[in-house]
Amino acid sequence: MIEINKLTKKFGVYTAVNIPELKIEKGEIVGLIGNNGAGKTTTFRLMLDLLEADRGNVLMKGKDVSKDEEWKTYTGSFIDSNFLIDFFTPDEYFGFIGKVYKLKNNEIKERVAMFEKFASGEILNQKKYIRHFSSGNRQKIGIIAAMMIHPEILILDEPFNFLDPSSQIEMKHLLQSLNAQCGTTIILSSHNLNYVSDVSSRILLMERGDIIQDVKNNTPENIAAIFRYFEK
Ligand SMILES: Nc1ncnc2c1ncn2[C@@H]1O[C@H](COP(=O)(O)OP(=O)(O)OP(=O)(O)O)[C@@H](O)[C@H]1O
Repeated sequence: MIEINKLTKKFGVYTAVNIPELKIEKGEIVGLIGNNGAGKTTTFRLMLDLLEADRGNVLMKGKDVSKDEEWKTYTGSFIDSNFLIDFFTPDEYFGFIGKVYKLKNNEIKERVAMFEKFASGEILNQKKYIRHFSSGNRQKIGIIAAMMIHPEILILDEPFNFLDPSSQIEMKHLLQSLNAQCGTTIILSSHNLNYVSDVSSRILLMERGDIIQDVKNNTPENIAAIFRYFEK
């Protein structure tokens, strides 16, 4: 589904990302972890053609994201609040996104309604502009917009950040059900190792731009090794 080849991105002399090869299969839930500055967000920005690579490329369904537009039709993403449109109310924003992805009005309503618990009474049917929402709720608005299109690929940068514990648990359930119902390939970054290990089928550990561990989340030993890395 996603293939990375010889991808490098430098800022000055500092190499922020250096991934010789990576393949992500359809339906995987990949947790990207690593300490501050490890290169997670830069990797996502390269995957979404928000940054130009110095070398190498990212392919989605075999096509280079920097040369072909098709990936945009089936990829949902939320990196930061720059993705939002501040002069809309959340409902106007979801309506706008739904139209871009050619959803009918009733489909938009039905899909947004699935996020009622996650929105905890603070986002839907509010006559308030996105710019006036708290960081946590802005993040939720971006995540709902990315997920409501039922993307084939979903990329979320630190989706558990800013969320209260109930919303973090609901976030986990939403990711699992999108993956189960739509077969969505999900890549998310997080500093919360417990949520990452709960939700991911595979974990990638980054350090100074390199992926230094790539493990299947199918044995307690694999997860224990990841936790040990952060204890040092
Ligand atoms: N636009 C930029 N200009 C210069 N350096 C940058 C830029 N963007 C990122 N970097 C540097 O690249 C490195 C990787 O940053 P990145 O944001 O990808 O890390 P991260 O793993 O997402 O970190 P965090 O967990 O703190 O969000 C860091 O050293 C960062 O300072």
